[in-house]
Amino acid sequence: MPPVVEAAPAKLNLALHVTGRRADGYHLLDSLVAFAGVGDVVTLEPGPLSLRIDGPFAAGLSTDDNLCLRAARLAGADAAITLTKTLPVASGIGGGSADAAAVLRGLVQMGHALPLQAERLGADVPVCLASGPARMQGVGEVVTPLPPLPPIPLVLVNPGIALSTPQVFAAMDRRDNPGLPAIPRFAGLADLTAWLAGTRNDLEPAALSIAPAVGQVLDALRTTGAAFARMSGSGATCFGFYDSPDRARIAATALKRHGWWAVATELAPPLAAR
Ligand SMILES: C[C@@](CO)(OP(=O)(O)O)[C@H](O)COP(=O)(O)OP(=O)(O)OC[C@H]1O[C@@H](n2ccc(N)nc2=O)[C@H](O)[C@@H]1O
Ligand SMILES: Nc1ncnc2c1ncn2[C@@H]1O[C@H](COP(=O)(O)OP(=O)(O)O)[C@@H](O)[C@H]1O
Repeated sequence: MPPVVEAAPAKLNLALHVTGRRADGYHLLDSLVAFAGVGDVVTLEPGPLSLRIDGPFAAGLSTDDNLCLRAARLAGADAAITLTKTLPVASGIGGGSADAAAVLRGLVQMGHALPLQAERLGADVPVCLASGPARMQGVGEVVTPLPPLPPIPLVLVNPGIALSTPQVFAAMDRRDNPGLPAIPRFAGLADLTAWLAGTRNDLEPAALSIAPAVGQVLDALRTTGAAFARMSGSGATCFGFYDSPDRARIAATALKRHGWWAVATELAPPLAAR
């Protein structure tokens, strides 16, 4: 059987409203989620359960306690897994959840059943399973697919600071914010940007209080001509939208001069449509 190769695209919370908190401490979310044209890659081959990690962000990631292995164990499946880690770790773009979801999709291709309760692996795993535009609610388990988004050029930037998701949630002032306005069908950059202007990432002020460098990243994105810039998830990765792929590429080159991880890409169609 040839290796099964699965993309694990970066998740972007284009808008992220925190609307409450459950008795168990998990937060209620209302988020417009999209995926980017960059991500990690997971390769599965038949064999006993094992994990090898390569790629630019492999260092520091455990090959014992890894979401890829937890995903395979939850599915009750064996496979020799290779993870090519292209996305920065603990950075608000769902790296670990995207990897876990890619392992589950790969195992389905190898004939295994998708486990019930995939959300036990992480709140972002349900939305990463489909890896297409969606409204994410509840604590992450309520996923409503949305029509494809336009292929808007964008840049992802991370200042090299790993932010702990629980620490960012704990630093929030208000947890009872209103939900998202109705989500229309978007035709292009102008109407998506206009809609986003009426939304927030409620975790951004909390992340800024822990890592002021997030503010420098957002300022730098705007200085390079981003039509819209915001932090994704619990940070510290931020995204900026540009009106052409060339502008996005030029901006990414300039942002790298700060010593930051920066990559030019675009909003991607759902995995199934690629
Ligand atoms: C904040 C979000 C937004 O999409 O993204 P990231 O910043 O992680 O990318 C996600 O909700 C994160 O999802 P994920 O990273 O899978 O979280 P989990 O491992 O399930 O949870 C890590 C910790 O975050 C907190 N947490 C997570 C989800 C949620 N709805 N409420 C929470 O309070 C809890 O303290 C939990 O122990
Ligand atoms: N395959 C994986 N990729 C990234 N992080 C992982 C993975 N498996 C376990 N982790 C752990 O999960 C934590 C959250 O990482 P990640 O999912 O990248 O964060 P975020 O969702 O904020 O982008 C990290 O501290 C890391 O040690």
